[in-house]
Amino acid sequence: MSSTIQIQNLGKVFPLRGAAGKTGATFTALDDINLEVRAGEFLSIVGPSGCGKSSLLDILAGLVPPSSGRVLIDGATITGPSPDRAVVFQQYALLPWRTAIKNIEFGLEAKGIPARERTEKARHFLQLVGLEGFDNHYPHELSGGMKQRVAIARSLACDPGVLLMDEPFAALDAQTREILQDELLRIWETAGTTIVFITHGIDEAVYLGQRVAVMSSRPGRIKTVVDIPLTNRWNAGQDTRSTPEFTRLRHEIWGFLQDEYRKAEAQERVAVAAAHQVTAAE
Ligand SMILES: Nc1ncnc2c1ncn2[C@@H]1O[C@H](COP(=O)(O)OP(=O)(O)OP(=O)(O)O)[C@@H](O)[C@H]1O
Repeated sequence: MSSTIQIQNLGKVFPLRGAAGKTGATFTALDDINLEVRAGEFLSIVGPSGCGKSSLLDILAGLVPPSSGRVLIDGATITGPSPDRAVVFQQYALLPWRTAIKNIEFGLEAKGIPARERTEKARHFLQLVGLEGFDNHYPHELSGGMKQRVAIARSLACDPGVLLMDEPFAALDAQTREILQDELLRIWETAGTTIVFITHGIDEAVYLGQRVAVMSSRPGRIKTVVDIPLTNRWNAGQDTRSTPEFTRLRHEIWGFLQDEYRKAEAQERVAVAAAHQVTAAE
């Protein structure tokens, strides 16, 4: 299953509180975001720290309401979370008392799928993420990469139209990360789900995305969207990251981002100084 996403004039404003809990002021995290994601597309979103990437993903997941604008999935405005939009976070969020297979079955239980069908489905997805034979392992018996594979399998087992991923590989070592990037592309090609993938890493964004949306520093806006015409990344038997095309795309996105990194750093310095002033005044 794969769904379209339309993000229209989206904004998010948070209340701002002083050190002593004083209220009144607000803080604009996202401003006038407009973006369309095609059914079955893999879209990466990259931006400086604090630009609102996670806030945007939380809104797409329906976990947080927007302050203005709207998000439509297959033409219908979202009003809250739904099993049609699965989320994979940086932290694996597995249930420690359940085995790998039982973790994958969790969402299927909530959907009321009969036990036998559930187990068959869970086993299929365990195999899809390369963990055949690990059915009865508990999370503490799995490496970080394996846990994230289980989390991805659990998300996909419910056949979501959209898979939302918030820096899912950030906690993994570089080598495991590259292996899982290839695995994710293979899984995406098999499952055909629309994927929105948030990352800090330009290389990761370019390697995975068919397009990369670059966000500006605070307030978060879509600065530009770059097409990534790389093909056969994971099965070409070549080191895609070393090709001139990859280097060119990486450099193009870096060019868009470097000003934003500088702005984000300056904003952080101002925010820290302001917080010190508030604390001193109180
Ligand atoms: N619930 C909240 N209340 C107040 N401010 C918030 C809240 N959630 C996020 N923010 C602020 O909104 C801004 C955007 O945060 P967000 O986590 O979305 O950014 P990000 O781009 O994902 O950051 P990072 O890359 O560092 O994870 C930040 O300045 C953050 O402090």
